[in-house]
Amino acid sequence: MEPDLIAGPDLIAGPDLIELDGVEKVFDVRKKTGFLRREKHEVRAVDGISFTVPRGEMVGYIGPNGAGKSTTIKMLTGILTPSGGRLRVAGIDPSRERTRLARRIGVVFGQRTTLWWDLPLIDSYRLMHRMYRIPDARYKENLDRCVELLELAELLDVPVRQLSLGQRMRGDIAAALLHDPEVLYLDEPTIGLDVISKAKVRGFLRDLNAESGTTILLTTHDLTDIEQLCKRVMVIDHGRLMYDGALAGLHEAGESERTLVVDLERELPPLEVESARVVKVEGPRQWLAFPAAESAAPLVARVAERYPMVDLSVREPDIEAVIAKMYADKSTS
Ligand SMILES: Nc1ncnc2c1ncn2[C@@H]1O[C@H](COP(=O)(O)OP(=O)(O)OP(=O)(O)O)[C@@H](O)[C@H]1O
Repeated sequence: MEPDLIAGPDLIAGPDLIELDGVEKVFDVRKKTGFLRREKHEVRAVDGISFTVPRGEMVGYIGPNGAGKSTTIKMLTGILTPSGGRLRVAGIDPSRERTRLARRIGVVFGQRTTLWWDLPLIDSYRLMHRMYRIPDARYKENLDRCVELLELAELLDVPVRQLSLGQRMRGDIAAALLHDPEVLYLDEPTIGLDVISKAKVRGFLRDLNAESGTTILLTTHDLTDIEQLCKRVMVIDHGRLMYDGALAGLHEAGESERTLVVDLERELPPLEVESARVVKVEGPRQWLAFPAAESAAPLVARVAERYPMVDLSVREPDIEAVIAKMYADKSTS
């Protein structure tokens, strides 16, 4: 796909905290091609990406599996060195000055914990206090705030391995914030969480960004995360930036649909409602697809007016579907 889907976001003005200019990461891998034969070939995990993130912005960084998201984040933390291009975070070249950068960034990986598995939560925080040489007063202030807002008081003496996934995630987010980072990278922070835990994590991140002005780069497969948190979203696929702009624009580019799932009092023929179409019927439950860029409220009102409805929910399109649609539309245009 040509990069013409990239609409400059320009949503919040301010000095850029993250800067990427033509960044590349190429891995040399050896593939087995015969009994004893292995051929060397290149994987271009990140293939010339350029973008900037101003201080204080919260940006979604999304894409299908293997798109290059984690590789980008690893370069932004200094774990990986780019093969080409220029990259700066808070003016620092991450791979050259990883330790200096570590004091200014926080990282949360949904699939892994940075906490000590066998230690009570509070012991991990004490270790971080010393590792990052956080001044005592600041450590206490940040810890108290995180404990209160992330509801950790009851959990501080519990070994990490005994925490539920949602509790562990809140514990990890607090750990990433004890040293007051200016930038927070979150890699799938809501993966595997139940609805209530997701809401807690999202609420906390929204407040953190609004009140402390922490710049946040968020990768996720859950479009609701983006919808509730980010004004701007970047889509990466095959190591390239495919889209950079507002979420509504992404839905338009992919012409994606959301689904209203309606539970009726009884089985009925497919409902007839303006600007939605029934895509599935199962007993008294019906699925109505409607354009993702539109609000669900008028549709819900129309259904409720005409039909005996007992419950409803709205399902977001998944990211893979939106991106697949972007490709399909592009190749047929
Ligand atoms: N260390 C490595 N050596 C070789 N190839 C790698 C390495 N790390 C990543 N890759 C390859 O680079 C590409 C991008 O991987 P990356 O993990 O960045 O994708 P991702 O967008 O984070 O995917 P996911 O959503 O599945 O986590 C993939 O093809 C992957 O197999």
